[in-house]
Amino acid sequence: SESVKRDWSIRDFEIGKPLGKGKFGRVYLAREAKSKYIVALKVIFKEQIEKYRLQHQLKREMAIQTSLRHPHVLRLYGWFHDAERIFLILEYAHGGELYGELRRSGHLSEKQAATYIASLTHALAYCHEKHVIHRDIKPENLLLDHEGRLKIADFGWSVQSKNKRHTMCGTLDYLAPEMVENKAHDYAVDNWTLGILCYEFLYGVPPFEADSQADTFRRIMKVDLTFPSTPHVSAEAKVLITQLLVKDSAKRLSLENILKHPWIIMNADPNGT
Ligand SMILES: Clc1cnc2c(Nc3ccc(N4CCOCC4)cc3)nc(-c3cccnc3)cn12
Repeated sequence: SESVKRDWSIRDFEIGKPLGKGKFGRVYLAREAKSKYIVALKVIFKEQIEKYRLQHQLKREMAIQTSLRHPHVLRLYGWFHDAERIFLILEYAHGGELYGELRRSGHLSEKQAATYIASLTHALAYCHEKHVIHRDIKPENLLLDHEGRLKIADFGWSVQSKNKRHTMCGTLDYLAPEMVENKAHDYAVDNWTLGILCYEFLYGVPPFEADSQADTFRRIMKVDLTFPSTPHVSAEAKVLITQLLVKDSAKRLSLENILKHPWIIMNADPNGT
């Protein structure tokens, strides 16, 4: 069938509206001309990739995302290139960016937040068993499908982790202490980030936000975690966040135990919507 076709080209697609722009190019709504199948086409400029010497990282992102098959991981169907651009043929997420929903509503309900955290945990458990650490889970990289189910996108910073990693990446807010200290790190960085996201879903801002990167850095290293009195958040949610935002990566709650946590059991919608 078409979907296993190898040699795609721009002529196979009708390009629609721009959906947004990333660091190295734009994402467009597009339709495969013959099947009328709707996709998102991510256009990346080769000169940008060469300028920042990210060829190997892009190849790694593409190899990783092509190999992953999970309901909460955005599919990369294939790719092609021309003289100056690389095109990624991606699953279209009809609901757009989760970030948009978070900004519109200010903060999410405990049920919605727990449902997204459970979906993310399932997706990360799948990635970790495939030896993939995402390392850059943040609201901008989270999309929603037509049923409001979460999809992790943008594996730009993920790595096939055979051993510990040392490379810096991402904005500070979501980085675990061992990453901001540029120390060796492993899978548990994604567990830390789940704690950051759970806090941000419930309060509307990340826990260590500060006016300067230096202050954010200090707050992360101190694990300077405080819970505002509004909006009201249940004690169970605070317990889960506190069990994830632990400086010693070996002491963070495991993905398996997140899914068994009382707050998740009580609040997450089993079919992820
Ligand atoms: Cl990859 C990928 C797959 N699908 C998407 C997507 N989908 C999408 C759907 C719907 C709406 N709208 C729904 C009605 O209200 C207005 C927005 C936006 C994006 N957006 C982005 C994106 C969005 C913003 C910035 N950088 C990328 C990337 N995507």
